[in-house]
Amino acid sequence: MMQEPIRVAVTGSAGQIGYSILFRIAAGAMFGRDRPVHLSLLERDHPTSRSALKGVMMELEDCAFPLLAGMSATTNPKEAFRDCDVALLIGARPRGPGMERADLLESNARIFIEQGRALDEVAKRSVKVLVVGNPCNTNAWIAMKSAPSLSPKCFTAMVRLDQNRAISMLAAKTGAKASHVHQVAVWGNHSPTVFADLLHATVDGTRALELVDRDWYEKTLLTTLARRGTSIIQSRGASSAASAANAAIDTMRDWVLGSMGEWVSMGVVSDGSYGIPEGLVCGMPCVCRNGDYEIVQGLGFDDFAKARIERTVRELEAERDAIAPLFR
Ligand SMILES: NC(=O)c1ccc[n+]([C@@H]2O[C@H](COP(=O)([O-])OP(=O)(O)OC[C@H]3O[C@@H](n4cnc5c(N)ncnc54)[C@H](O)[C@@H]3O)[C@@H](O)[C@H]2O)c1
Ligand SMILES: O=C(O)C[C@H](O)C(=O)O
Repeated sequence: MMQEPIRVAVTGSAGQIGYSILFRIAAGAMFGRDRPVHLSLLERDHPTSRSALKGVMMELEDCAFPLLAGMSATTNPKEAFRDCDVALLIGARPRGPGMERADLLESNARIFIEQGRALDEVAKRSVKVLVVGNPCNTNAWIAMKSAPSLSPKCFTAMVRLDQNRAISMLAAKTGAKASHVHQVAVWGNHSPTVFADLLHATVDGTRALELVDRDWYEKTLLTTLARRGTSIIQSRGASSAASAANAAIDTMRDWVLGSMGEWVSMGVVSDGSYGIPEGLVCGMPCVCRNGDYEIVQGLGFDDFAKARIERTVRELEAERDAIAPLFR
């Protein structure tokens, strides 16, 4: 028997990431090829955005996707999020050349307060929210704080793009397939301080750090990762879109359908594990099953990893403190 459509709200749906993600969701890449979807599309109340979204919807129609049970468009967050099972909060101003993601903090905070409140009022109590719009960890924290009647576990931020980038670099360096790389853990903020932890990673069953030298890991992989978003902006003249959409699909698919024992990095609300202050939305390795995630426990670190985690956590605290006055 065909299942009920899953209601997916997507904000910023006429933007670059929106254009890369909607067609894949409608084709079954996020929830499986037997799960119909209803797309609830939110855009800015602006003639250009409304017109662009109209065009995207015409294209979605023209694909005749068998799984697309319906779609609706609105500029009102409460309409967009009503009874949604999943909310992909993508819509926000992206950074341009010369900006850091933290520069977007104030301009985007208002969006996530309004959307958090709307989710609080009208979304399903089991809603799974993935914040992609930058700075995504702190925006997820803002949305979570604005939605006190929802469980904090409903809110996550996207650090999976960093995990995918690190896996890809490690696979290329060792000549392995990306699918043979496991247990790469991404900690902290989706920012230049992000820390990809290879201490526990394996490649074809061998410890990654036995296959690559420490210098390459610390100087090349971590530096490239920290600058990857900037390098893409410099080359493309616009921020990453298809790879970001792909990482959002990976995150939500694993959260909903399970990660089959794989470690997946998610920006989740800290429960105090590893001394990370409770309540921060911090990248951590998780395992997903039964529609829920658990933080991987019991990992040990060397001094380098401890210092890198501490640094990115301090940055998250500083971002949170910068917007805390909005919540007093
Ligand atoms: N976390 C990550 O790994 C990651 C990766 C890539 C990009 N991003 C971020 O994702 C966000 C979107 O990137 P993009 O390239 O799609 O940008 P874009 O400018 O192409 O699209 C953003 C869209 O959001 C819409 N929008 C703006 N405010 C809105 C609001 N209040 N409600 C609904 N829609 C709204 C805009 O009209 C636009 O269509 C940016 O913040 C970018 O920095 C995050
Ligand atoms: O770097 C950006 O601003 C976009 C995105 O967060 C990325 O990492 O590619």
